[in-house]
Amino acid sequence: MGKKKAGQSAESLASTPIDFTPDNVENLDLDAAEEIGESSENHTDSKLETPPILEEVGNQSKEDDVKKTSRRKRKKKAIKGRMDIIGAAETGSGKTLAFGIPIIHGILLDKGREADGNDSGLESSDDEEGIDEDNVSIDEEGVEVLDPSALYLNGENLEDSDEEEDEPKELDFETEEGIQEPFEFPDEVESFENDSEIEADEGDDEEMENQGFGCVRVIKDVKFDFLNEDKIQKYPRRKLRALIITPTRELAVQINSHLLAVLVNTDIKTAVVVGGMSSQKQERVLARGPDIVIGTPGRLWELLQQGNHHLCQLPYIRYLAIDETDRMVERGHFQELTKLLEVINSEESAKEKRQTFVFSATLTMIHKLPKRMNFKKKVVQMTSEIKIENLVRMIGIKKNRKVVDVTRTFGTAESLTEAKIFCDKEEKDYYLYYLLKQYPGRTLVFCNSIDCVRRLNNLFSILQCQPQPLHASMQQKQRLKSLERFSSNPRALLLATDVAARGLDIPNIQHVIHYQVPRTAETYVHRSGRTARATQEGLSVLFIDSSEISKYHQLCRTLNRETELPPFPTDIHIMKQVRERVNFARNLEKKEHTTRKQNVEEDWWKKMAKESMLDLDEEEYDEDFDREKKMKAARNKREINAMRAQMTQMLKKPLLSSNFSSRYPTQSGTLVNPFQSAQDLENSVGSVRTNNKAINLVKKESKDFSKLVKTVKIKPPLSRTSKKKMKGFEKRKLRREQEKKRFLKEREAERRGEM
Ligand SMILES: Nc1ncnc2c1ncn2[C@@H]1O[C@H](COP(=O)(O)OP(=O)(O)OP(=O)(O)O)[C@@H](O)[C@H]1O
Repeated sequence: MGKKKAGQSAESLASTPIDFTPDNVENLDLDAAEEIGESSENHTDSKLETPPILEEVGNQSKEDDVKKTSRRKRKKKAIKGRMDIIGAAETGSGKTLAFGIPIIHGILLDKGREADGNDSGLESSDDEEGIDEDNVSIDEEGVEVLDPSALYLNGENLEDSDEEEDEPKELDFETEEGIQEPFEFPDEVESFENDSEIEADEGDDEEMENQGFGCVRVIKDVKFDFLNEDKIQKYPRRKLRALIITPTRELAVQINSHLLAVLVNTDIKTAVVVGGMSSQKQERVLARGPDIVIGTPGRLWELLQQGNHHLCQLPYIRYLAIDETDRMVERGHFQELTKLLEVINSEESAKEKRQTFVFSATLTMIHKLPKRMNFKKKVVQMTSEIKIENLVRMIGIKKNRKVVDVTRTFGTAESLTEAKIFCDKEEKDYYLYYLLKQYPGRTLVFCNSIDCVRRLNNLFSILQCQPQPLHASMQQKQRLKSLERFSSNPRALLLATDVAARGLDIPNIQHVIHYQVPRTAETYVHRSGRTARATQEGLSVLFIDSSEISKYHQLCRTLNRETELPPFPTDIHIMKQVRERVNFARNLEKKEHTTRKQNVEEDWWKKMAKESMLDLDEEEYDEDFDREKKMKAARNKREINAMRAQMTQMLKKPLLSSNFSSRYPTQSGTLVNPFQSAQDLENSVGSVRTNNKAINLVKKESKDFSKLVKTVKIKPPLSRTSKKKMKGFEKRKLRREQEKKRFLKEREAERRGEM
């Protein structure tokens, strides 16, 4: 279940799989929070390390303050200063709690004030009393640790109320009536669809990346029908205090799960509002007045449009968090977010009191212009500062804000080991199978399209790798089921599109494989970030074919990589067997696919004829033809069965021949022995950090690779050829040819290195 037991520490939180079972998600409601609150007895055992980004937020202050103020004081300022926070930190570094804890803390303070009949909602950033000194301790490593019990609803912790402003007129929540009329978006608000200038072309990534994002436009003083003061005053509901918006449904479910673990012993209630699940049920949950709503833009907007009473309080929320913000505000995505933000920002006075958190691992990542664009005056290079300024404008972030960027130059997580495999397009299946067999462990494979996921799913099912698919065309219940199966098996394989690239926190994913070079560097960072989370190590392998080379080089440029990713070493002795198996599986898959297609077509004709009440023409009915067809179908079936049996026999043989010897240390260790039992693997995942031979292997090989690369001299002949005054397209063609040559040379060099 998504519920966490009382007293659960962040560490156990990190290693506890989130329950993605559809039943659990269906039942995600306020009872969960209540139950946890009631059942917890030993919560004081909890020890929560401050997430690094939260600590950084604390360390951010005016330069003068840095000298004058003690670390603790500065931290307290930032935690409770109620500044808007724009945060960038590497994947898996705990950003969820970095906004979750301040929100929960703030809500508890607000509730305390309200109970005292005093509700300004504003704290002074100079105020030092928000977190009780007693609740902040110093751990063995000298790190300040915030005792979660400081967050529990208890009188002592909620006493501080150093208001700066008088509370504007509060809404009356006493009446029992609600709003019934469906909401219609007013004409004066420009909808995204009407703006041809900002229509995005999915394929035009480069332009999009260079210009940043721009779907969100804040229009001041817009009046919304459903926000009519009279109507709002009829609310019988509890206050909606915080909204957390995420780009995917799974992420919303996960954030709810993380928050519930911290909400032990509080009376704070949460609700998840996402598409693909019963909206009636979500309305029922909202009717109970949760304090925090976590949702995806589409369903939130849908319910708001229908005049949902609880969501109608959106302009008055005190806390707004937008996770994966750079993705959310990208052009062409989440038009509903624009509309939601217009609603949320429609009350100026409430907006001033709101605290907004925008977080992402790639928030400050920028794309360097291609060299050929550098000389064009009209083209302006995007910088992190411009990107943040855009965000501020789009989301309506206050002047009182902090920008916290603790990302690395490379953008990826520090504990991540990266490698690449150059190969032909057709060879990718071989390498994928090779990696799965040689390095068993929880593996997540990313593809650029749903078709690719489907194809691999069929192929790797035949190869008995038990893959789980995950893509946007699946039903939500199936998606959650796939995630649940993946999370519960330490050797599982998940084949996913980028729907799983951001935010998902599945414990102990050991390998991430990019079957295709992702479209943007951001996607690469987020995909890779599904492994190497919360101080664990992980491996990311990027498959590159010749058509993807320029995309790969662009990726390296954006990630500030001066040297290329090291190659992942493969064993050619095993590759021979791998090819045999995969080729056989491909043939089988092709045969099955053709048969399936024929059956579907035939069924379709029969169905159409039946629906149209048409009888098949007796004269046209050819008995011989029909018999032949039946015989062919039976033959196909027999052949398929025979091939399946042959495949099973083939797969029974161990992949490693008895006389196999390799100069790579691939014969022992956690990720190496393909015949290690699942239980052993499960026991050893905790010690992956030191035992991960796949990672050690890459690290060792990368040193050799650096030397190797130096020996391959590639001189750009541009200076020589430029005498001829080449045109732009000629230069590009030449560059492509050079890249291809270089690619082939490197591959050759890699192969030589393996012999
Ligand atoms: N203070 C902490 N101490 C130990 N573990 C933590 C702490 N905070 C968070 N974690 C754990 O770290 C893992 C990653 O956290 P989280 O999902 O919030 O990362 P993130 O920064 O949001 O990653 P992403 O950028 O991929 O969304 C989670 O399993 C979480 O339980």
